[in-house]
Amino acid sequence: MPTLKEVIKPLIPRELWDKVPRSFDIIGSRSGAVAIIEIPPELENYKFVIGETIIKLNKHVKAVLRRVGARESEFRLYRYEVLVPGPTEVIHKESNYLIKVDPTKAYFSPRDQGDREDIARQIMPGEVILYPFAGVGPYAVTILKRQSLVKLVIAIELNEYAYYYMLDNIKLNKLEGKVLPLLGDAAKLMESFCGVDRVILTLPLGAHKFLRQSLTCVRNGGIVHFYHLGTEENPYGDAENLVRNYCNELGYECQVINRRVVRDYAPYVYKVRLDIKVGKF
Ligand SMILES: C[S@@+](CC[C@H](N)C(=O)[O-])C[C@H]1O[C@@H](n2cnc3c(N)ncnc32)[C@H](O)[C@@H]1O
Repeated sequence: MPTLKEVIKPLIPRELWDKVPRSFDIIGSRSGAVAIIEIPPELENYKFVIGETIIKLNKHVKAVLRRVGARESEFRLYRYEVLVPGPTEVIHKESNYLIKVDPTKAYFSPRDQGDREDIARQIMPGEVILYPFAGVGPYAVTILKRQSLVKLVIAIELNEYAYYYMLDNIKLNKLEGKVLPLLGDAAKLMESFCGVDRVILTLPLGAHKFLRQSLTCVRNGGIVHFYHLGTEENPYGDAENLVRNYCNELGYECQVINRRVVRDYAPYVYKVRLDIKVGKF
């Protein structure tokens, strides 16, 4: 299949060719998809041509959105400019599971798939997992589709739209009884579930505010997956300092058993993950 760049070249001036984005996200499946693209200001006059070209390139794409600015608010949503109008609620197919979402209303990124699967590979039978920033529930779904012997995933979400999509995703993937979905603020709800085997803190911009509580909440020998932002020169430095400081303060023996650059977050900034084994003696 030709790339966007190849198809768009004859339609725009030569000096703008290198401004055409190399890639864009597609969320959805054969039943309908939405394409999400970042377009630089130099291509302002060609944005609708780009939108129409994406539709021609991928017959499943029914709507094209242009990302405007960075993710905003506690719900971590982008603002979008509509380039090609169409339905934005889609069912995204990944591996052996389905994720229903409207990306204009709830966070979801297909770029997190590798990280979700990496976490899922670590899960042991019988685990109870606390998942405080659950969004539409993709980590819970990925984990349970890989490790069906998990006892329970407690999934907390603040955004009502995301919460209701999570309920749909539990049904779509036949995971009833394996997820306890809760609508509300993790800051208030987390403490009711202390003693869990694992905490997954998928909020890179704010997880540090919940790190102390997570370290306290996980059982002796349990794991906290801590997401944070890091620079190109020292991706894990800030995250490791936070972990060290809290563990010292709490008197815990914390061991970072895994470090991972999950993906780019902004120019020269990465979303990183530390897997921390928490010893309480
Ligand atoms: C970066 S998204 C990750 C969502 C999901 N884990 C995923 O990977 O698709 C963070 C999510 O946390 C939710 N959130 C933010 N603050 C929260 C809070 N205090 N309590 C519960 N959920 C919160 C947001 O609405 C958003 O859906």
